[in-house]
Amino acid sequence: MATKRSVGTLGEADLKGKKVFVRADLNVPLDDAQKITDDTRIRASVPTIKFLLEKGAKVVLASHLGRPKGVTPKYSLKPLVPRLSELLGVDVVMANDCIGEEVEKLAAALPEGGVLLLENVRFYKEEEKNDPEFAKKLASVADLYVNDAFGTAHRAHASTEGVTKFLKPAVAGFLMQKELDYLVGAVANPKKPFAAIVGGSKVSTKIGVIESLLAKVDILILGGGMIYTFYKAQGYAVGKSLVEEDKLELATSLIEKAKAKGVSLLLPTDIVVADKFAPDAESKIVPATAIPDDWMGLDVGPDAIKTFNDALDTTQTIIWNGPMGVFEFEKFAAGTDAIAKKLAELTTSKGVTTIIGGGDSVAAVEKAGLADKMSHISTGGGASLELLEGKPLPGVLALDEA
Ligand SMILES: Nc1ncnc2c1ncn2[C@@H]1O[C@H](COP(=O)(O)OP(=O)(O)O)[C@@H](O)[C@H]1O
Ligand SMILES: O=C(OP(=O)(O)O)[C@H](O)COP(=O)(O)O
Repeated sequence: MATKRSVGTLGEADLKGKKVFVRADLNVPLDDAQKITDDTRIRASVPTIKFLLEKGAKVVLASHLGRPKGVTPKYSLKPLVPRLSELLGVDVVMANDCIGEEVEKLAAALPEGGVLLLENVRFYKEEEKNDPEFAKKLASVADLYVNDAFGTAHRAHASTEGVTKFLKPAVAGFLMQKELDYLVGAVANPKKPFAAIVGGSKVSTKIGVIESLLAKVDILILGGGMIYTFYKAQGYAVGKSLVEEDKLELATSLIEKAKAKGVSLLLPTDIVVADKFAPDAESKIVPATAIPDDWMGLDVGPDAIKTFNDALDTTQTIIWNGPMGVFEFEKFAAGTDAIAKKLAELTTSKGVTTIIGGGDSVAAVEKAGLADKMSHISTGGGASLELLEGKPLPGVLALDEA
């Protein structure tokens, strides 16, 4: 399997005075005031950058933030500069763009031990298109490449894949290496029974993963925005809940496949619905079969939590990606909090292996103060699921072989 091969690592590269293009995943959650609500991904990127600085390298740091369509101030990386500077102990210089003359000048002026943070690479559509000309421009300001963006390793984008055609060596950072070491190990040999919990809002990314998960897991728990596509496929009314209309057939076939494979597929039996998508929305608990028109499901209900907890009690390995509800709003955080508590309890009291992946899932666990109780906190949600599926990760494949 492609993800199992070993990639070149940082220790092997000659770094003094070199300009190193570091692709990190600094896609952290920000609130409406542009304040960072969870800095896990920034902290996780620090060891690689610090190592490079200590070796006398000049770091050109790149990341995406969110899913902007073109230049969108809300998705600027600027709010990250103070925290990054504080954690690294250097004044991080911020560019207004990720390519072009200003970037070239700032990169040329970088001292040894200096860091230049580029603006959001997704402000250019060429990033996600993996456009070779764009990748070449990104690469032009550096001498070698380090990919530490495990959370984005499942995307074949210009800054994760294309750029490796123009920068050699192209090696993995410490975070990338750590994630691969842990997750490949856990996936190759999971202790059974093995459960996956999948929620969140990136339905189209994750629904495809479910099919392969059915071949690996004994129990599959679904929550978050994922479930309404399944309900609708079964003929239930879903009101104004999140639904992927073009995935209804897939949802039906997944329910059938789970049955055929003897996988216990658990969908919530009750839902917390809201009259609007807001923290102060009216809310009530309804059976999953009775979501009223004009209401939307924003969390799983208490019966569902009980069923999920009972099922999780029987497991030895659990991978969780995607919150059970809109946990950012206190009223709809109970399902996510309950799962976080259950996993922490199973890890500490029963030695169950628990792996939490994804920016928002990790933020929820951090918010609950339970991150250090889990076996592994992964900075990648989609990436860890695709790794679990056995899919090659383009961002890893593109790196030099060890
Ligand atoms: N029922 C729901 N309807 C809409 N959004 C939801 C629902 N449940 C969870 N979410 C949202 O899903 C987001 C996280 O989704 P996702 O990005 O897929 O997870 P992760 O970052 O952990 O991989 C959160 O911001 C949460 O508010
Ligand atoms: O947050 C991320 O993924 P995740 O929500 O699956 O953990 C990564 O930064 C990748 O972002 P993307 O799913 O917009 O490519």
